[in-house]
Amino acid sequence: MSDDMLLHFSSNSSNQSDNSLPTKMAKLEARLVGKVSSATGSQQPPQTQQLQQQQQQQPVWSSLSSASKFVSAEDLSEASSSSDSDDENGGEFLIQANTLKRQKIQGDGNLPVFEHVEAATEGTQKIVEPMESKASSEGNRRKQGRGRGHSVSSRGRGSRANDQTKQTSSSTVTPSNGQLENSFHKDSRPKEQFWTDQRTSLEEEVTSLRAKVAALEEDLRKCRQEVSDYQNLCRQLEKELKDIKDYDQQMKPKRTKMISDLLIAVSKAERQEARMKVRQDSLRLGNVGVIRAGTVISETWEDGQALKDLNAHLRQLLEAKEAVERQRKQLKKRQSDKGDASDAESSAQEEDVLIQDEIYKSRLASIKREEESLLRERDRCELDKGRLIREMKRIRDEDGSRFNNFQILNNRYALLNLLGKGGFSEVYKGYDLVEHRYVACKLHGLNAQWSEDKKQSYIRHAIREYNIHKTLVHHHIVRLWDIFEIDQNTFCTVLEYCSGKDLDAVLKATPVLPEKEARIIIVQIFQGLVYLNKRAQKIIHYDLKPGNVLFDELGVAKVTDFGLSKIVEDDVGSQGMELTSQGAGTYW
Ligand SMILES: Nc1ncnc2c1ncn2[C@@H]1O[C@H](COP(=O)(O)OP(=O)(O)OP(=O)(O)O)[C@@H](O)[C@H]1O
Repeated sequence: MSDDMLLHFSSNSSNQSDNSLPTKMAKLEARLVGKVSSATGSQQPPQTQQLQQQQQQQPVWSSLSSASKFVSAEDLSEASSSSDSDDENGGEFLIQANTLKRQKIQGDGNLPVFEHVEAATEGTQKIVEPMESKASSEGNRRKQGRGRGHSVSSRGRGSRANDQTKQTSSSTVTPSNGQLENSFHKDSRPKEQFWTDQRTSLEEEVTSLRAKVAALEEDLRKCRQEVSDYQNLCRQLEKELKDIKDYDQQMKPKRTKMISDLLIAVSKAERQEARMKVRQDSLRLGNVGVIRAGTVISETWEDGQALKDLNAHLRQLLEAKEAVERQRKQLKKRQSDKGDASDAESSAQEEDVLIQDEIYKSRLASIKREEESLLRERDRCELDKGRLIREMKRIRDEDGSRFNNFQILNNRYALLNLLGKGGFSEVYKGYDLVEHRYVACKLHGLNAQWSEDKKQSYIRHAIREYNIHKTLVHHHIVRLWDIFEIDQNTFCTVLEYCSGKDLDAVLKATPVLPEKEARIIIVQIFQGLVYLNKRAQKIIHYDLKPGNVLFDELGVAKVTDFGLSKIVEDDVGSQGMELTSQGAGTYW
């Protein structure tokens, strides 16, 4: 054993604090001797065996060292786990080698493991030099080289590879010194090659990583650029939005003015059209005339030309009918007067009478048909006359109203045309300039002549109506949107606008409503009433009548006018409520 080798051993031994090391060494040597002798046979002299024993110890170390060198270089952390697996499978022989390796790593700290390996390799070279000429072991060396290379390269792959390494290591015990030396020479070249390859691949990897980093940096730069572009765009859009909002704010009064001007223009046109239609219809259907009787001037209705003509035509038909009836009577009388005539004469006369009678009958039937048609026409005219009278009243009320000059109430509601006038209120069609929808503005006017008590009572009623009505949200109940004061004697409630007629007008226009239509109207009203009675605070309407059922543009029926309604108190019990309020409901 060379000095280096001894030194190496001693250094290894000194690193070990384990006192049982000499015993282990002895065991190891004994094992090696056993293995070598079994491999080389028992013919060799004990000296040669000893020499071989000494020489064979070195390759095992160097082999293990080279393995540990590779493992250390590859991954130091993995070395400990590899050693563990060696411990499990390799017994004491391998434990020794790995313990050394581990201690070397721990003891040397940053000191490269290669030094240890090189020292071991040098020692081996010195030992194996005289044995070099053994040509017969060439094949084995190759195998060894491959085996080692394999075990080295697969070291990092797991414990199975370690097992292989151990097997290879065990097999390397048997070859001669020349084989070992050659194997080391052979080993060092692939290692260099390996390291060169490793380095090249690492360099390539570094280069590719650098390229990736550069690409990522470029991406980042682009992203930053994009972010800043977007931020700029955002700022620009925010500015634009602000400008638009400012402009919108600036334009709002102008826009409101423009909308209300347009609405006023349309309403004015509608007013004109309504008045023109009234004039035309009144020519046809009639007008209100003034009759002076002494000092008393009273208003009376004068039928229009169409009604006059119809009535005249009906009178004519009546006269014609009477004339025919008279002729018929005379015919029958003549026939009874000529009762003593001969048979032949009498039969001819009878036949004439019968024919004449048939003519009269047929004339009467045609008069009746004509009369019926004229009567239907007159009914239609009467309906139109009723509408005309209502429209005339509305126009008169509109003309007499102090709200007929297209005011904008509460800076929001543009008053348009009068829809109708109730007992104490005027209802105007309006336009909500904020929500942009048509509404009905009900203007409650307190009579200036009323006593203070009466005014207060009226206001209480109106406020109660508002408080009840504002909580009602149902498809068949007219919505109440708003309430506000106009002046000391007037306030306004803003209601959902119903563009259709009220049920009263419908029933007047169609005296015999088809059952199907009547049923669907009733169903809708009942749905509204059921809603009023299913709430926590039940409500009695108290003024349900056709005039308080309105239709929207789609024909949906809605209950309105909660001015007389009452909330059913909880403590009423089964007795019901007494109708105490004076004038509750509508008299008729
Ligand atoms: N929400 C509405 N939408 C459309 N028209 C309405 C609306 N509310 C009321 N009207 C119309 O306005 C007119 C007057 O209604 P208002 O409720 O003031 O009077 P009324 O019910 O006839 O009388 P009173 O309230 O004294 O019983 C009616 O012809 C009605 O058709």
